Amino acid sequence: MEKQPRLLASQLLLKNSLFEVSLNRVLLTWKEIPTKKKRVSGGIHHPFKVAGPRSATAALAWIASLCRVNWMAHNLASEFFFMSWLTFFITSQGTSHGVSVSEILAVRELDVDSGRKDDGRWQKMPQKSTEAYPYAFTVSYVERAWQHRWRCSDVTFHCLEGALCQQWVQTIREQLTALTSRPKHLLVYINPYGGKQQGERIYEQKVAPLFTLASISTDVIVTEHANHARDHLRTEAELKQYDGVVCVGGDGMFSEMVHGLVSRTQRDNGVDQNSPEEKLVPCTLRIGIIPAGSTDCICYATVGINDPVTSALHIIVGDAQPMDVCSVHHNNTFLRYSVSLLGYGFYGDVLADSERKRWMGPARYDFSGFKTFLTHHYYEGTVSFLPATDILGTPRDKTRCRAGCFICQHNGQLYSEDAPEICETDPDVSDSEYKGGWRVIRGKFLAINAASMSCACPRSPKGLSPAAHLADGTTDLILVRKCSRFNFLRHLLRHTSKYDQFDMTFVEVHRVRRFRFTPRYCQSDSELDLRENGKRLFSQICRDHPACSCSPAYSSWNCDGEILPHAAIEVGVHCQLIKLFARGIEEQPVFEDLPNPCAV
Ligand SMILES: Nc1ncnc2c1ncn2[C@@H]1O[C@H](COP(=O)(O)OP(=O)(O)OP(=O)(O)O)[C@@H](O)[C@H]1O
Ligand SMILES: CCCCCCCCCCCCC/C=C/[C@@H](O)[C@H](CO)NC(=O)CCCCC
Ligand SMILES: [Ca+2]
Repeated sequence: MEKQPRLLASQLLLKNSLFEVSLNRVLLTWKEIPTKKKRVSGGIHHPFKVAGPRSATAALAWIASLCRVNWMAHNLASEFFFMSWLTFFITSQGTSHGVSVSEILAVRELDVDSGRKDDGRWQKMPQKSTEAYPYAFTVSYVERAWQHRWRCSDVTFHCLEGALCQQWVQTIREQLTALTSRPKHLLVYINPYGGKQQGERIYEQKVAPLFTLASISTDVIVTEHANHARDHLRTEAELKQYDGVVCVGGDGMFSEMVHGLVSRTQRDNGVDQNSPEEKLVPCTLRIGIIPAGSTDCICYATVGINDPVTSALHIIVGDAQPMDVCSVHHNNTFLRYSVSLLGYGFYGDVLADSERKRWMGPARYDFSGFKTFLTHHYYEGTVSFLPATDILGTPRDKTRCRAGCFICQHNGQLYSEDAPEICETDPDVSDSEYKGGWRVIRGKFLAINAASMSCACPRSPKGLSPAAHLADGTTDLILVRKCSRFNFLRHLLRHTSKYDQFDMTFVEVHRVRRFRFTPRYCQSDSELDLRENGKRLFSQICRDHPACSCSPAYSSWNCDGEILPHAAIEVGVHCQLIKLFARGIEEQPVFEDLPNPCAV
């Protein structure tokens, strides 16, 4: 490989040791220059970082957390694995450190005489360095912490001469300016009532200081009512002046951003959203999410954790993650967009019940989940779907959608080339048929779920469909047929363990491009409007169920946490319609892949 041109290389002082520091087009590296009288602070030569105010504590805390997890595991095999990995990690690391230029957040000169940084923050200066190396600059950069968290770390280099110090600062600033994907001006919407109602505090204390550090200017709107952000984006916002829009809230706030931005883009391009077959125009502005909601599943599945600082740093470095969006129609009328879960039956009923208990905060989902599980309602209807047979990947794959996902790239390419659909033949299922490439399945279902992405969240770290992809142009249609309460519980619990929730006789999963659902008791002429006429048709059902352990005729659709007004819907996936300030979940070293001995 061709060697990168060296832009700068100097011997600079760092924590009272001399380091060879160099910067090229992609990397800032620093490596300790061995001396006879090498100073090892506190007797511990910790391998995780050579400098920075929080490094030693962070390293110790990290080891402690590993030990705690290890202790909890009670598993000799994994313990041995942990310890060998830890030993390897400790012994294999030297004192050199590298930071990708794309993950440098800011650089600033340090006023050594006054001990004050030029951003007004105070810092204790080591006596030796101020005397011998009187000029200094601080580089802030992304450091990876536990479980996909990112943190802002600082390293301060001291120089002999002021000119050299300025040269370093200027060169790094030039490098950062050349990174065109980074946002400079953002429009931020804060929902003060999402999740635990901490949105404003989270933004002011954790996010705004990072945006200031990275010289990002913002216009901030604290929403005053539901759909405030959606309507502002759709009609009023002067989007040309922004490099992205950011929401502080949960999945509901993110959904508002998607609706505002997608509708605005279609309107500006003369696309009719009411036509289910219409190809939608992708949005150019990226969306950032600072998690402050109850489920935060979009954040969790695109970043790997629902952590405000991590999300802010992904925005600052200008990450871009494309995402599929499903459009939901009823009788050629547009209803809503969905990016995560479209759920009828169990998840629809959980949501409908939990909406009446918003005052409980995030705990409402646990309460309503338990209650809905006990009611054990099933629903009859017909599901028709167009299988995605021309693509890479299946819902039963062991591979996961991760940063730089090849399957998303490959299938996204296929979609943009408008590849013809290839249909399967010869179904071997008694209650299903094929019609022009569409498969039709009739039955009694406890749940019908369409997961356009994994839907991983703190409640279910692997998600509803662990192998689903963020940007492959498909959704995973999961059909859970009527079964005993015990079996349904086993299925639900498998969402929280390593076991396969699809490996059960009453569950099937299909990767699809489009699907339709018609409830059995659907009135074809005047389709029942659930919002206006929320009554369930118990009487009709009772005629079919003489024993009368009644299920209502209709459930509702949970569309990313919003209830849809119709039960009969048609859904189409729009490949990579939006982009997020994220990069997908990054692969982590070893310990994430260890078997979890606590799994059910
Ligand atoms: N100022 C406001 N007052 C009342 N409701 C609002 C306001 N701003 C936004 N909303 C609505 O609040 C709903 C819930 O918000 P949000 O998604 O932020 O939190 P959540 O529901 O607790 O989290 P999650 O969606 O992750 O479960 C959204 O659907 C949004 O439309
Ligand atoms: C009895 C034991 C039960 C254990 C079951 C665990 C299964 C958890 C799966 C969680 C799936 C979350 C899917 C995400 C959906 C979001 O678009 C939506 C908006 O935030 N959240 C909900 O509807 C909130 C839905 C919350 C459901 C619990
Ligand atoms: Ca998808």
